[in-house]
Amino acid sequence: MTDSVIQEHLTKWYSIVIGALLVYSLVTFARKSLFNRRHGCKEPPKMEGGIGSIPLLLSLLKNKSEGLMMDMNHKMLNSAGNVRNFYMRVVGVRVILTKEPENIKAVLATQFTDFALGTRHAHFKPLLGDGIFTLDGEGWKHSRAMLRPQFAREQVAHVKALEPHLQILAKHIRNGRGKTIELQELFFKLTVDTASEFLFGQSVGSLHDSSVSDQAALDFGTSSSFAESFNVAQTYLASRSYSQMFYWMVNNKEFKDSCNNVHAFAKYYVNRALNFTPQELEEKSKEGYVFLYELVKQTRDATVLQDQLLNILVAGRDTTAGLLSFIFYELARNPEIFEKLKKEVYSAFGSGENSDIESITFESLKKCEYLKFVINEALRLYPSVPVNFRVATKDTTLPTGGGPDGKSPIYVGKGQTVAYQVYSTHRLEEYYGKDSEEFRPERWADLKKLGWAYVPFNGGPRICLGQQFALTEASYITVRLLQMFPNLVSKDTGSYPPRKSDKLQRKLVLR
Ligand code: HEM
Repeated sequence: MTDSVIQEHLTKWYSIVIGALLVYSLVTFARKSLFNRRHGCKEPPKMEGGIGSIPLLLSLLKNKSEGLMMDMNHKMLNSAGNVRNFYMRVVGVRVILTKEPENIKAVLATQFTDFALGTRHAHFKPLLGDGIFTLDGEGWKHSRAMLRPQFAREQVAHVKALEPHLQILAKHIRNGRGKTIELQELFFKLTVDTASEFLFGQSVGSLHDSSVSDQAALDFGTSSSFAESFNVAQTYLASRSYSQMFYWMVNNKEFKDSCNNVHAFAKYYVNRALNFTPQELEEKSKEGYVFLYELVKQTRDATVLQDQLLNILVAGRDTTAGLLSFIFYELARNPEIFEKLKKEVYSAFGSGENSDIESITFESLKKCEYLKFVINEALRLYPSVPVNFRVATKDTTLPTGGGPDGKSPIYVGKGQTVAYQVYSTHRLEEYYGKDSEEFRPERWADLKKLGWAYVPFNGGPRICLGQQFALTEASYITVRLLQMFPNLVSKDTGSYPPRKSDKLQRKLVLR
C-alpha cells in the first residue's frame, strides 16, 4: 500500500472511530491496572454465562417466570464452594455479584458515597416522581431528613388502627371456612388498606367487597380502582426495571392510565389536607396519626407531598404483605412451631373470646420472644428484598473476595454494578449453621453477632425507615389471627422450597 493510500484511509471516519476506541480502551486498561496496583485489587472468579452472558440472562428470565430465580441465583453463588463473590460481563458491562457481609457493609455503609441507585429514578419516575425511594444525593438527604421524624416510635406504636382492618380480614377467612383460602391475596389487600390509611388518612378499603357486605365509604372514586391501578402500575415498574436501559420502551397506555389513576387519588387527599385550616388539622391529628397531616406542617408543596407518600406506599406495601405470607406459609407447614407460638401468644394476650386486645401494644409485642424468632426466621429465609443493586459513582473497591484465596480487594469501575444477594447471605453456614436452609426459629436463641450477615432491612444511611412499622404490623396481625383461628392447615401442593415471584422489582412474595 502506498503512503497516499494509507493516508487516505487514516482520514476516513471509520479509522477515526476505531482509533478513538483503541485509545479509550488503552487508557481504561492503564487506569484500571494502576488503580489495581495501588489498592492491591485482584479479580474474583468469573461466572461464565455464554456469549455476552445472554444465555445466562435468558435462563434467569425463564427461572424468574417459574418463580425459581432466587434459588437458581443462590445455587450459582454456592456452586464454587466457599466463593462468595463473582463477576460476570452482561453485554460487555462488568457486574459483580456478592453475598459477602463485609462487601455489603462497604456498599451500604462504610463506602456509602462511592455507590448510588443507578437508573432506579428513571425506571420509577412515571409513578413515583422524586421521592426518598428513588432519589440519590442531596435530594435523597433532604427527603430522609423530612420523613424520618414521622417514623418515630410513637407514630408507629398505634396498633389500634390495625384492628378494624383485621376484623374485615377475619370476615373473609370466616366466609371461606371449610374451603381453601388464599391468605397471601388477603394480606396484599390488608397492607394496602392499612398503609393508605396511615399515609393519606383514608383507607382505600380494598378488603371491603360484597362478600363481606361492607362497602368502603371512600370520598374519592372506588376502592378497587385505586388498588387495581396501583398493582398494575407496580407490575410495569418491575418490567421497566428489568428492561434496564431499554426501560423507556415499557410505557404503554395501560401503564400511563394506571399512573394517572393513582396520581388522581393521591392529589385528591393531598389537596384536601392542604385546604384544612390549622385548627382542622389539629382536630384531625387528635383522631389518630396520619402521615400526610404531619407532613403538610413541613411543606405545602403538593407535588412533594404526593411523590413522597407514593414512594413510602411502594416501599412498605408488598414488603409487609410478603413477610406475613411467608410467616403463615411456614406456620402451616410446621404444626409444632405453630403450637409453640400459640402457647406464647395465648399466655401473653389470651385467646378466642378471652382475648385481651387492649394489652397488645408496641411494647408488649416486643416482649414475645418466640414471635420475634418466627419473624426473624421468616425474614432470614425470605427477605422481602432478596437481591439489590448499587452502581459505583467513581472507581472504587470492595474490601474482600479477589484473588485465588478470595482475600484481596475487588476493583469496581465507575458505572459498574454491584448486586448483593441477601437471600444467600442469610443462608451462610458460617453464621447460621449446617441447617441454614431450614425454617427453625429456635436458632435465634443462640445466634450471636451477625452484623452484616443479617440485613433484611438493609443497613447504613439508607436503612429502611419503616422497619418498626412493619414489624409491629406483622406481629399484631399474627397475634390476632392466632387468637381468632387456632387451626391452620397447609393446602399447598407445591414443592419445597416454595416458588417465589418478584412482584415489584425485588420484592419477594409467594408465587
Ligand atoms: C417487612 C417489611 C419491610 C422490609 C423487609 C423492608 C426492607 C427495606 C429495604 C431492604 C430497604 C432498602 C432499599 C434500598 O435502599 O434499595 C427499604 C427502604 C425503605 N423502606 Fe422498607 N421494608 C419494609 C417495610 C417498610 C414499610 C412498612 C415502610 C413504610 C411504611 C417502609 C419504608 C421504607 C422507606 C421510606 C425506604 C427508603 C429509605 C431510604 O432510601 O432512605 N418499609 N426497606
